[in-house]
Amino acid sequence: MSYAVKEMFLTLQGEGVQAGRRAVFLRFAGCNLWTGREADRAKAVCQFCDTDFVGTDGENGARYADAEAVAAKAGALWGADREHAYIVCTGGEPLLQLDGALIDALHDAGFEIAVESNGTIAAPDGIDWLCVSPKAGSEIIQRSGDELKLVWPQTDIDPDELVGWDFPNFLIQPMDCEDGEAALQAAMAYVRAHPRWRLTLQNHKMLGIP
Ligand SMILES: C[S@@+](CC[C@H](N)C(=O)[O-])C[C@H]1O[C@@H](n2cnc3c(N)ncnc32)[C@H](O)[C@@H]1O
Ligand SMILES: Nc1nc2[nH]cc(C(=O)O)c2c(=O)[nH]1
Ligand code: SF4
Ligand SMILES: [Mg+2]
Repeated sequence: MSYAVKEMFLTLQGEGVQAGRRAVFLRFAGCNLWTGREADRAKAVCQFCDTDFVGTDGENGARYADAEAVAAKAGALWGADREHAYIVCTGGEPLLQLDGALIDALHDAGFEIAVESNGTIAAPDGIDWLCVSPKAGSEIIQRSGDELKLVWPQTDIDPDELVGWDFPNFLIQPMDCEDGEAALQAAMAYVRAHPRWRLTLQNHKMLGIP
């Protein structure tokens, strides 16, 4: 199978329990909760997306012919020494494209595989670190993983219902939006009142790295 990749780059994981880790980011093109076009944002299921995932025009973006081609580019970005090699598959929605063949190819290249998903598609076997980030108004199929990362504030989603799901880590991430300061205050207030949840920040944005 071929893969539509928006961009691929080396950076540090900015969010979640693995924040601070050196990581190759593999951003797939396309999402099932928004077209990615600004004209469609107001009627999308997910309206607060901070990411351009349309097309294959980013750094190292392309339609890669097969899993081996994606893994070769990711390996070149990481470098020859694959100790602690880590790749974050994101998007867009990575589970629209990430399949067993690509998981095997990335493992063969020496990567530990992380995924950032909206949870609407069941995750394939072989993912080493699964982050699910539920969106109000979508049906969450994937209710287990390594971290649940809820962007906050969101209306029409009740965190109390999520804590019954099978995750060892429950994280609240302030929404990057017009009134980001209010979102940060709301996120902090939520965590102070609900110790099951922990605050996670988008460190890469503060650091000015991708
Ligand atoms: C761009 S999404 C791609 C992966 C997948 N589609 C998802 O939503 O989880 C990557 C992460 O960024 C989060 N995110 C998107 N827009 C955000 C925003 N405006 N503020 C904070 N986090 C945001 C998502 O919830 C998700 O955890
Ligand atoms: N540095 C960095 N960390 C991230 N963690 C999750 C991201 C994403 O867009 O999925 C992201 C991203 O875009 N950049
Ligand atoms: S589900 Fe993820 S990629 Fe899709 S629009 Fe929402 S935040 Fe963006
Ligand atoms: Mg991002």
